[in-house]
Amino acid sequence: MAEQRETKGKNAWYKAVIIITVLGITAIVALVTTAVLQNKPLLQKYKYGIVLDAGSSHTAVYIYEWPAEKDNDTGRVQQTHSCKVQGAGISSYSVFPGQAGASLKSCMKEAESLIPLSRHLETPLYLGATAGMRLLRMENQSLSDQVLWSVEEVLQSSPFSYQGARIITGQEEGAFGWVTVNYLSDRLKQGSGTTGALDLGGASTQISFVANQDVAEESAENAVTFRLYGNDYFLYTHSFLCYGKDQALKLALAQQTQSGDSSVLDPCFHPGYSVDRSYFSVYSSPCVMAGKPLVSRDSFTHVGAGNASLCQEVVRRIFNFSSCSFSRCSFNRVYQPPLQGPFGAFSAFYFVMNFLNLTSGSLESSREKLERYCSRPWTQISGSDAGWTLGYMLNLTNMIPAEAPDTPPLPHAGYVTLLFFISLLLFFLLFLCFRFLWPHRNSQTQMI
Ligand SMILES: Nc1nc2c(ncn2[C@@H]2O[C@H](COP(=O)(O)OP(=O)(O)OP(=O)(O)O)[C@@H](O)[C@H]2O)c(=O)[nH]1
Ligand SMILES: [Ca+2]
Repeated sequence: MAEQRETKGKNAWYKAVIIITVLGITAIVALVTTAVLQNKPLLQKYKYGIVLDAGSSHTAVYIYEWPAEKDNDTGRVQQTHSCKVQGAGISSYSVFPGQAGASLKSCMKEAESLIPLSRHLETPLYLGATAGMRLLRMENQSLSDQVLWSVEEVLQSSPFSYQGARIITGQEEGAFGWVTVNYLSDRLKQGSGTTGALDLGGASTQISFVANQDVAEESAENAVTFRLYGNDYFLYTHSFLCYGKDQALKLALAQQTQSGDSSVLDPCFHPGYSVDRSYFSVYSSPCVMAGKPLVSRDSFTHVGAGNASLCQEVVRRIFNFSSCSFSRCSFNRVYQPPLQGPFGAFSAFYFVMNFLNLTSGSLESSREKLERYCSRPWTQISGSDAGWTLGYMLNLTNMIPAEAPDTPPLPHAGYVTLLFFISLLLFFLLFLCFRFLWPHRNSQTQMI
């Protein structure tokens, strides 16, 4: 009888333990599931921005996206697509300014198809024109206005939120290139060392780096200040108009054709290269100050000699190092403080070095490879994207806050992990309770 009572009591206790354990586990699972679901980011929605980089050599359309709920916060802006506009830069449409806008249509259609319809109306659209248009404006303001009106007409007729088309200043181009490079390498939020930016375009080149504050005292036009994520940055920036790759080539060619000979042996072109060029193609550029040589001929034969060191000398001659009215200069009487930190080089610096497989290795080994490459005959040469646009858009959309945003003490994953381990600990404690209370309870039952 006593044995039967004892067995009944034990069974009841087993059932109670099982029910409590199941309930406990269910509660913990429910707790963790609720925490995960509650804190799980909802289905990600994105916002978009479009920037057209109307460069001297070509126009590119860049589409950027960022998580919709993270505007002006920590949301990372990413380039999702780029479209290269067919043909040359918009400044080349000076003869038929009305056609400049038409050239953008196919890339704009592509943007329409890539950005969700529901976001079209709110997507900001900017166009920034650089050195090619600066040169056209210097030559003929009316033609440059007509080109801008033409692109404006097409952009206004797009479904996006058109914010304007303008010729940005060299200072903006340099400074926003710096913002882009440092944003992409995540150096702004960390507030650690930054990297300088070197941009070799077709008609201008930019250099920007953090310098100390006396830049503003010595040459205010080269000084830019930013407050980003709570850090102040004092930048030196300069844009050298006419020192982009294409215009620099014209400067070098103008220098070599001053004698008026019927052919020019150019060390900067491969041996075997031979092309007839018109003087107009070289001397019509506003960058070329020297007049066309006094000869009756309209053209000359451009012949390659393929000699890297002689080419260096030719190129050196387009830079004027002779005088400086500041404490120090780079070239052409332009102030430049001492260089600081590492540099990120993009645009043609990258295109050329990448084409030559020289993006890794020392400067010395690159020099050797360049010398070998330049001396190769023309017949053996076979044919082969960071810029200012992201920084420009980040600035215009206020995407980088001046102050660092407040962040929750724990990231989402950390929060869930913590919750999980606390639950596990609770479960373990519960287990210990049963493990040690059970024999005690059992003996009590036996005594009854
Ligand atoms: N090899 C190579 N060269 C390129 C490429 N894209 C552009 N270039 C050339 O590199 C030079 C600089 O190009 P970009 O940086 O696009 O110049 P841009 O923006 O048109 O000119 P700017 O208005 O002066 O900034 C020009 O001579 C271009 O013809 C490319 O993908 N590969
Ligand atoms: Ca450019």
